[in-house]
Amino acid sequence: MSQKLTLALSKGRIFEETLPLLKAAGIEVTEDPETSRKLILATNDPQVNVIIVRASDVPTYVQYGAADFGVAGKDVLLEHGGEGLYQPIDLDIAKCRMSVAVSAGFDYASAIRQGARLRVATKYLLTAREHFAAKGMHVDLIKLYGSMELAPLVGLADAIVDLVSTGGTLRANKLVEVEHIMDISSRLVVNQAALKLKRERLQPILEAFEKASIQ
Ligand SMILES: Nc1ncnc2c1ncn2[C@@H]1O[C@H](COP(=O)(O)OP(=O)(O)OP(=O)(O)O)[C@@H](O)[C@H]1O
Ligand SMILES: O=P(O)(O)OC[C@H]1O[C@H](OP(=O)(O)OP(=O)(O)O)[C@H](O)[C@@H]1O
Repeated sequence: MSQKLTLALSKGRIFEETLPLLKAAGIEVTEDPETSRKLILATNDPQVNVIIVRASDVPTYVQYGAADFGVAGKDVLLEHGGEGLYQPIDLDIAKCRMSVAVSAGFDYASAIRQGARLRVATKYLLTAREHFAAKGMHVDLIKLYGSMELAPLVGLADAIVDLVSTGGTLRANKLVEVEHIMDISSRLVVNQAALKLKRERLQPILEAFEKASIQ
């Protein structure tokens, strides 16, 4: 197997927050995905390329070996299932939490007490299903791909399961957080075959990432 390495990243916060880790490993991306339409970006190391994919597609590219390694949020990895992926390092970047939120006027506690069957909109079906099942709550899940905060405002759902960081998006839409499901950060994921066959190239990068992420 060639010792060329492909790293899968998503545009935006994951790309931005991975740059310092790459720098610690001596790798600098020479093109900016915000201004370039290119999806394969070169680095200062001719043996290392970065591919730009949707955040939720990172595990798929790595699972199938189209990328040797990538960076993905715990939210995304839980939905994907982690098949074919080695997850050696929590990079402690893109930190937020997954929460349940409702409209400010909605009495979530009493709806639960009365055993109401709630409609919950989310992009995170598996995690949400597990959360409510563990609480013994019966919910109808509605799959959305974004703008979850809108759902309670227009009567699509009673509650949402979504990511919260500053709380600004909830506040702007008059929603309140009623349950904290879990803390979220991004992890390095590595293709299992690449880990064995390209260990010599990957190992120093993994070590540099690990060292930089705990600082
Ligand atoms: N507000 C936030 N603050 C910090 N981290 C966040 C925040 N929102 C999401 N994240 C984390 O960053 C990751 C990437 O988020 P990003 O917004 O770039 O992609 P996305 O829009 O959720 O995904 P997709 O493009 O696949 O729909 C998420 O999977 C999550 O782990
Ligand atoms: O608590 P806050 O700091 O307001 O962050 C929370 C928002 O961040 C994420 O959206 P993002 O900004 O990634 O937008 P997108 O999902 O449309 O990409 C998430 O889906 C929330 O809407």
